[in-house]
Amino acid sequence: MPPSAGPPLTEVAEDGAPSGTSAPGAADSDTDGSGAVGTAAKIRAVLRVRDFRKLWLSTLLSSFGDWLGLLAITVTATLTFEDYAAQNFALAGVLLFRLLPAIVLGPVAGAFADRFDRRKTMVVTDVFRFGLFASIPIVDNLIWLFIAQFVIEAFSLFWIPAKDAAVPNMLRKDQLEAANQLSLITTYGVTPVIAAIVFAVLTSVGSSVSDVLPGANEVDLALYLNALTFLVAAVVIWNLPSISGRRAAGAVVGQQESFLGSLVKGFSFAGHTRLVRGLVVGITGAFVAAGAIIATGQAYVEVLGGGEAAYGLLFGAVFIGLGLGIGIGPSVARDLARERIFGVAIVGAGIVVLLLSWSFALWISLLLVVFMGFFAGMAFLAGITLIGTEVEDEIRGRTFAIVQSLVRASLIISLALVPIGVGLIGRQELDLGAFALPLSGERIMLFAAGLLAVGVGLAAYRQMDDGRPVPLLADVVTALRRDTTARRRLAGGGVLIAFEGGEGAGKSTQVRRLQEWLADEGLTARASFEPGATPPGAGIRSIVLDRAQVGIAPRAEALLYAADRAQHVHEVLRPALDAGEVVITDRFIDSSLAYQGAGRTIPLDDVRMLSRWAAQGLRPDLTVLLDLPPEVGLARARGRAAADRLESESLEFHQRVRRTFQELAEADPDRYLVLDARRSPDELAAAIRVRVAELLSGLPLQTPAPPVAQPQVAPEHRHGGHDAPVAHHPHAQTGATPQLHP
Ligand SMILES: Nc1ncnc2c1ncn2[C@@H]1O[C@H](COP(=O)(O)OP(=O)(O)O)[C@@H](O)[C@H]1O
Ligand SMILES: Cc1cn([C@H]2C[C@H](O)[C@@H](COP(=O)(O)OP(=O)(O)O)O2)c(=O)[nH]c1=O
Repeated sequence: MPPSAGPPLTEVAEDGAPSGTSAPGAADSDTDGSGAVGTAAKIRAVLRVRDFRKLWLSTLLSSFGDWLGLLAITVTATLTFEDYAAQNFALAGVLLFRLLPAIVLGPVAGAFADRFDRRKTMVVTDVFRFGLFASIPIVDNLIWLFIAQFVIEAFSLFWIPAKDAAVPNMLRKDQLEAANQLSLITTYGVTPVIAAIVFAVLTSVGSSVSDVLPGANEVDLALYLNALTFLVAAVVIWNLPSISGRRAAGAVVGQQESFLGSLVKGFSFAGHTRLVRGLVVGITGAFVAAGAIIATGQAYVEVLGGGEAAYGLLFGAVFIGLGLGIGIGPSVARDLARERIFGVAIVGAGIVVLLLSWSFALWISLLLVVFMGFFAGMAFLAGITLIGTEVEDEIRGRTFAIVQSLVRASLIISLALVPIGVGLIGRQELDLGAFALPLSGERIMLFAAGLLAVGVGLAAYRQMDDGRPVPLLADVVTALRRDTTARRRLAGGGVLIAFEGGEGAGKSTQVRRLQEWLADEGLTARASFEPGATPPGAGIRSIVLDRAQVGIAPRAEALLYAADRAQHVHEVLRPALDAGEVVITDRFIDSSLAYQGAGRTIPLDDVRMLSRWAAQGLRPDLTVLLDLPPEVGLARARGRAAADRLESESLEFHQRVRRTFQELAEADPDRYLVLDARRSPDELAAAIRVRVAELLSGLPLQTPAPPVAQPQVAPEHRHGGHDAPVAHHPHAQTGATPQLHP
């Protein structure tokens, strides 16, 4: 299948769900969550992509095989020896041989994944791994076991970056996080458990295995099963041409470059790209810390007074934390950019480890360990998702490879060095008079690991946070409070003010006056309106207001207004807000709630959902409600022009409309300014200025460059004219709001 037939590689749909990679606040999302798509739904959507689903199933299978194989191999290695020390040595040997190849071969494997057809790379390595796993029980020799392990791992090193780099080509950018969640949970949460259960079953039926397979025991069977999973994966992947991605279309990258050259380029890219440098620093440090935690675990539990069972609990707690971090982390921090989540989560994990090193009760430690896992899971997910979304296909394999090598190298180093440190420090107590502070080696090593994590987290944060204007603390706090309005302002976005009210309430009069005042005060203020402010909207306006249109169904009417709003937000409001302007709109969502909801009696929730979707979740920072008895307003409007389709509705209809506007304002007093529209235009304008001055004080908003005047919106918009599409002022700049004079 050519790549063009695959899923679109283009950017995210405009459903207002933040992709996480955009600047904070760039997309206002619903504060009540009704606009958010649940993790489960996102994962289901990812699984509907056929090629990804097949790849995932085959990875699931290989991962299961891998865990089963690891269990079987560790058992084989230990069963070979009677002596406890030798058993441990054999076990350490197996693990060492698993991790070692990465240091040498990792980066080479990445260059390979970027240069050669990824599908063929994966199929070939799978076939080799099939043969090697099958050879272990056949050769039945510990030396061969080590060698086979080493070579298998070497092949895996080629397989992993090829797969990691291929996945982003199968999915849309906004789907990658869900795909990573799924893969991580499958590989580290689901398959090890299934493998352990299957292995237990195999062991318990051990004796009957030799009846079926003469000369084989349960360990052999596990290894054969494992081998088979790789063969199946090879077949599945062979039939997934989309893995080759752009290479299949003939665009082979870097063919003229030498292999060594592309290897060097990989390192230089990692060293010179701030994002990747930050990721590398963060991931390396975090895994050194993780190694220290694994290495001190047993001794730590001992000083806490726990035994094997407590160690098991602690281990389980890490996995629970990791699972939570990967599963719900992104929705907890969904408004925060991934570049920030990564560093912040590592710092968070580090702080938890610092606390952990001084904890003296097992239950406290268990709780802390869950938190540690949570932060670690969040950081890991953010890190690999960032590589997928931000690193170009051409160099992605090498980036993943460098990261995987560093992960393994840092684990090995700290697993080797930390126990030495623990031994050297030993167990001491610092006498502080009132009490004795236990200064055992493992606590100090843990403390050092925590400090390291905090340090690398900060370093990674500083590397990756280049040029973000929003202060971190405000970013985190508003993200957790889901305060989208505050977030838009933090990100230097503009301010949206809506005017609502019945017919003839004086909205257009006040919109115009407010805009003129803001412009006089030196701000870029744009006035707009609904329905009809865009070219497509003008067409919609002529339909909805045309008295000759007698048969428009309420739902059709609701959809027409929503369509107008969607275009308005997309074409006018959003760009102007992103440019830091003050935007005033004559009517917005509340009009739909009042007219189509209460007026036409469509359930309010339906109208709200529709409108919010159309508006990408955008909400006004302030809504000015000009409240007026409908008979007064209708009389005023009639003095202006012939009644349109809605104006000619019954008085009762307009009374329901008014009541709904009032109720909406009462439900959220902070966001509304309700004024009696029977007051004089001057009085109203003054009251509005006071409130707006309050709203704008201290915000960074756009000010126009002095010589050129800001294009003004014709006040006669409703009688045919419409707003020009947003044309950004060439010399406009963003600065602190000047002192306003209401
Ligand atoms: N505060 C006010 N008191 C009396 N008449 C007003 C007031 N504000 C506006 N008007 C008049 O009422 C009519 C409708 O005003 P307009 O601003 O077009 O209202 P809307 O945009 O809400 O339909 C106009 O003729 C306008 O001059
Ligand atoms: C924006 C919007 C307007 N309307 C109605 C209200 C008005 O009667 C009409 C807009 O007409 P318009 O002449 O622009 O309004 P005004 O009353 O301010 O002079 O459309 C809705 O029914 N739903 C909506 O979502």
